[in-house]
Amino acid sequence: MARTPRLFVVSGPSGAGKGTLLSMVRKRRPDLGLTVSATTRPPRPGEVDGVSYHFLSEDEFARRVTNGEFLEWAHVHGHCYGTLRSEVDKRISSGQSVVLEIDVQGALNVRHVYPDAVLVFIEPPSMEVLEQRLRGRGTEDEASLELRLSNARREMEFAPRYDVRVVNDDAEVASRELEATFERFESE
Ligand SMILES: Nc1nc2c(ncn2[C@@H]2O[C@H](COP(=O)(O)OP(=O)(O)O)[C@@H](O)[C@H]2O)c(=O)[nH]1
Ligand SMILES: Nc1ncnc2c1ncn2[C@@H]1O[C@H](COP(=O)(O)OP(=O)(O)O)[C@@H](O)[C@H]1O
Repeated sequence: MARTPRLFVVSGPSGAGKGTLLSMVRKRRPDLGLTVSATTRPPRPGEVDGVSYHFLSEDEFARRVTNGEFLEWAHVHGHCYGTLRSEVDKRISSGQSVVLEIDVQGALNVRHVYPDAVLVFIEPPSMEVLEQRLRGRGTEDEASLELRLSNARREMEFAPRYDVRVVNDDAEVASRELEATFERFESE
């Protein structure tokens, strides 16, 4: 099937399953270009610099902001996160569809720059399930967990502004839905 490369933005509250679903889709679609964001948050155990994120000091992040290196950046859960223009440009120029996994503020900023970007919102089946999954992931201390859960309610209010919403109940079903969404827009 002929595909036209597209720019996709995937958002959703912490623990909704963005990372899980995207890694499942990537196994079937290794051609999708998932960008590596920059962040000032410390790495979690197992996260590799340059693979999960480019982990930067606050000074280095600020220097790159001043240099105009970010397509967008935002404060999320008490840290800075941003999409480096270089990450997007290199993938677009190689003719790949590009996927940005970024927060709701970033998504709306990207839509300003790229009006054809397709915004996909991953939502949990319920707030109770979201909390269980976030606790089960075991990556956050209590303060970080509470912050993410309180931000989740605010982030959910942005869902109606997205082009597509995917409920992550069963991961296999949701990842197939996400993959089908990508294909639908690529074959428009
Ligand atoms: N605006 C923006 N948000 C980002 C970027 N990279 C990651 N995020 C968002 O920052 C939030 C926190 O990400 P992370 O610390 O990995 O935690 P997680 O969502 O709990 O897995 C999520 O909403 C991400 O989508 C970025 O480059 N720009
Ligand atoms: N459909 C699902 N059913 C059960 N657990 C899930 C599902 N999707 C994700 N998880 C688990 O929930 C936790 C949060 O998922 P994750 O992909 O890290 O979320 P996000 O990237 O949106 O913060 C992880 O421990 C993951 O294994």
